Amino acid sequence: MTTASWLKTMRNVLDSYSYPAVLIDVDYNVVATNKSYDFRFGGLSGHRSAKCYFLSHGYQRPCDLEGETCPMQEARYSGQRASVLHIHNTPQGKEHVGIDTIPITDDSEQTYFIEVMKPIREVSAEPIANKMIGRSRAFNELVELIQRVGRTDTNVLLMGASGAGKELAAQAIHSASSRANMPFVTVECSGLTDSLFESELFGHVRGAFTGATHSRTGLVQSAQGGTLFLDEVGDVPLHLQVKLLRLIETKTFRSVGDTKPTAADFRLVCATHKSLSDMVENGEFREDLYHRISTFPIRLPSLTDRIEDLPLLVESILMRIEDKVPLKLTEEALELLARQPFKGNVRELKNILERAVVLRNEDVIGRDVIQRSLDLLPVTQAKNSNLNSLRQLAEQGISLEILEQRYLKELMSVCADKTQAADIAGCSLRTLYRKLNQ
Ligand SMILES: Nc1ncnc2c1ncn2[C@@H]1O[C@H](COP(=O)(O)OP(=O)(O)OP(=O)(O)O)[C@@H](O)[C@H]1O
Repeated sequence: MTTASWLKTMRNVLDSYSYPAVLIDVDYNVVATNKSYDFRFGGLSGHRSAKCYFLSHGYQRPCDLEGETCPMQEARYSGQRASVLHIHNTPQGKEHVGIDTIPITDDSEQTYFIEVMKPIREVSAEPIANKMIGRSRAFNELVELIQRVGRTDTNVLLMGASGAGKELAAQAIHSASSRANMPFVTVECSGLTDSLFESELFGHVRGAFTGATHSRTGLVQSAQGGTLFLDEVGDVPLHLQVKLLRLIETKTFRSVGDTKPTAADFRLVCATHKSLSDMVENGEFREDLYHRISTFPIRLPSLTDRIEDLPLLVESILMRIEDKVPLKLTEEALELLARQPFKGNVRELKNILERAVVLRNEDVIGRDVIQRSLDLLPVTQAKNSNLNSLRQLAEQGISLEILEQRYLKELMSVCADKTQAADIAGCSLRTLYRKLNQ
């Protein structure tokens, strides 16, 4: 077969893909494109170079020299399909793309690569309101995991600090799954009391109890065919965890007052800001339930772990808050923001910006406005963070009594004179002896 006729055949192969697809040679040249690519990107004409790295990223040299994984090199050396996630330049701006690269050889044993580019719609690399936003490496790694696990029905456990985007990630997993057109149902586990647990989750039939004049559909039934998202699963009381385990293991449930079990069909995604493995060690979380729900654990990066995304997040949050006037932050304002510890992650960033929008006089928000917005917070924030550290001490079993014992132990190790020690501790010698005897 001549090269020309081989390329013609390859164009037909490329056209069988509904996503944009190209054929690349070992020197990174794009030698053929499919109809979908031409429609989206306007073909190859008009470009200074037909090198894949230039077309997709605007780079002057291959992706691996720019710190990214090159799927073509991976496929070349393994001789197998390589899948990576990249951010490509498109006519719509920067876009997350799942790339599949498949090596093939022609009659003369020359190797080429089919590269299929599947746009990832669940997230955005541009400032778009109501999307999961990011471009950083940590964010892209998260997106890749979401895409991979989204294609399966595996149970996912999302771990990460408050406000890091666990609920958004759960929604993205749902959207990337074959259940995307079915319901996504959130169960807030924090507030679930004994009496609420069964009726909220499993519903009840008419006449199940006094006042049950109508039957009520539970959240598990509402999620039928879709995704059940258990938010703050670590807050489910120990004695209720067995009911959750039964639901997950048997995939059946019984509405309150019903005699027959109902089959449940849902994909399970759980989220927690707590360390469930520590809770298992402390006997606060069932080990069997932990293993059931954590088949595929994903840790969400905190905002400080992906601080490169700050300008993009700021832009998209400002668009969300005020869509009529384009608002911007000065460089100094951004620098000030970038230095914040962001314990509350993206939610905290949203609050800071929301206050700044109220405080601003100009459409370009300066450092002083951001500083005022931050200054409005310290009292409550400090109180909360102190309260949280005290709660953590209590969770570790460190009580006032234990702290006092530690204090006295430390005091006695550095001061043998009891009168002087009582003076330092601010109590009488008698009280000191009494406490030491205790
Ligand atoms: N990557 C992101 N892009 C845009 N907005 C985000 C992103 N991550 C989080 N947010 C926003 O931050 C807020 C908190 O996100 P979300 O509720 O998903 O966090 P969470 O980890 O579930 O928090 P919590 O543990 O407190 O429930 C939401 O308003 C969400 O829209």
